[in-house]
Amino acid sequence: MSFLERARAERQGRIEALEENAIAEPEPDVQATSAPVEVPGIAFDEGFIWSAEVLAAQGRRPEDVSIEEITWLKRLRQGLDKTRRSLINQLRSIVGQGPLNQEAVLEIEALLLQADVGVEATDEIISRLQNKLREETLPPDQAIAYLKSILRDMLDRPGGQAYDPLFMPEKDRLNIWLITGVNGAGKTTTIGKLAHISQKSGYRTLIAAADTFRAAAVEQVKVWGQRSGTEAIANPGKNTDPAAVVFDAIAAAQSRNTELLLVDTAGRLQNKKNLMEELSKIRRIIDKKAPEAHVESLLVLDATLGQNGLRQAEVFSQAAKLSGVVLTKLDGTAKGGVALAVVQQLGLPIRFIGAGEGIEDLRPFSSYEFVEALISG
Ligand SMILES: Nc1nc2c(ncn2[C@@H]2O[C@H](COP(=O)(O)OP(=O)(O)OP(=O)(O)O)[C@@H](O)[C@H]2O)c(=O)[nH]1
Repeated sequence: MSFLERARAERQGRIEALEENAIAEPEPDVQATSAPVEVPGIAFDEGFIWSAEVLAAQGRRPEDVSIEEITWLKRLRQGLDKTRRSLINQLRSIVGQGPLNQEAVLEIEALLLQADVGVEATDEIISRLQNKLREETLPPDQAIAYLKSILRDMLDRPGGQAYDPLFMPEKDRLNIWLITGVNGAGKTTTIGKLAHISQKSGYRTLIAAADTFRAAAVEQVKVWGQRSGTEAIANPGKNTDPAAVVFDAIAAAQSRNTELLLVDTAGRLQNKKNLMEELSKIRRIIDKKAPEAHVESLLVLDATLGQNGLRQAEVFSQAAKLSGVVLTKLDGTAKGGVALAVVQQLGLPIRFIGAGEGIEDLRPFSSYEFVEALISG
């Protein structure tokens, strides 16, 4: 019985086979009952089934799917619960009524704006929907499916350009990921989670603790590094120049054949000018000291801030030559639609999303999974 079939069987209270390596065979009398089977650590609930279906729809083979992935998708779906609940039912009733009239357009517009999709992205969604519904009348399910395809397309083409959705460090080469964002956005946590993913994936990993502005930041990133056995290079002196820390960390990375160097940076300086100067300097050091490296500059954005977070992005965009975004705190916000605004307004791909404070709560971004979590009823 396949993974997906098992999940479906559970829906009817009949698990006939259980997950290899995590689960023992159930007792015969348990199989005979219609009560849900309890498996330590795994809840075969509605979220589980949904997650299994989403993975299967992407062509994932059941034997290659891990429990971590299922758990993550459940968490993502739960996280987007608030956004989804306010969107889905109302969207269904509006979109299912055939060619959109002006009144319906205004209603959809309001819903999308409420989910922090942003004006520009909302305009685009509405006009694409209108064009389609002008040509043909779609039943609600097809209209929702079409809406999903619009959202996926927008997320997959930041600034109207297709990009490579696979995002990982190149093997046997130094990759430097500069992590920027305002304080509290989740930079340190994200670095800890990225170090964990990187180590698990077999990359030699190092952290540069270059947020020297805030006293506790260096200690904090070191502690996160320890959780995955990743060393953090820091300068012991007070009031250290962060560019000097980056310089030392690059030297260490080069001598150790490090494959991924994660650079933590300060998010708040006395003023915007200082922040920009510091980030520009760090960026210059990286480009000069490690011309052989593959550099990515990722902005960490707190999804709970919605549109306000985007305004902050402009500062970082100029100074750090941003190439992508990590969207954090998607658990428990009603502003999950901000992902579309990020891609549309900043023209940057979302590379990772965070939905929790634990070390496993960060995953590479998948537009398919995100849209399903956002809009599936
Ligand atoms: N719920 C939730 N909380 C998160 C997530 N990511 C980070 N946080 C929390 O957000 C808070 C700030 O995270 P940090 O990683 O310290 O943020 P920072 O940007 O490094 O900020 P500073 O440490 O002040 O420089 C912490 O309490 C984290 O646990 C997430 O995806 N979900």
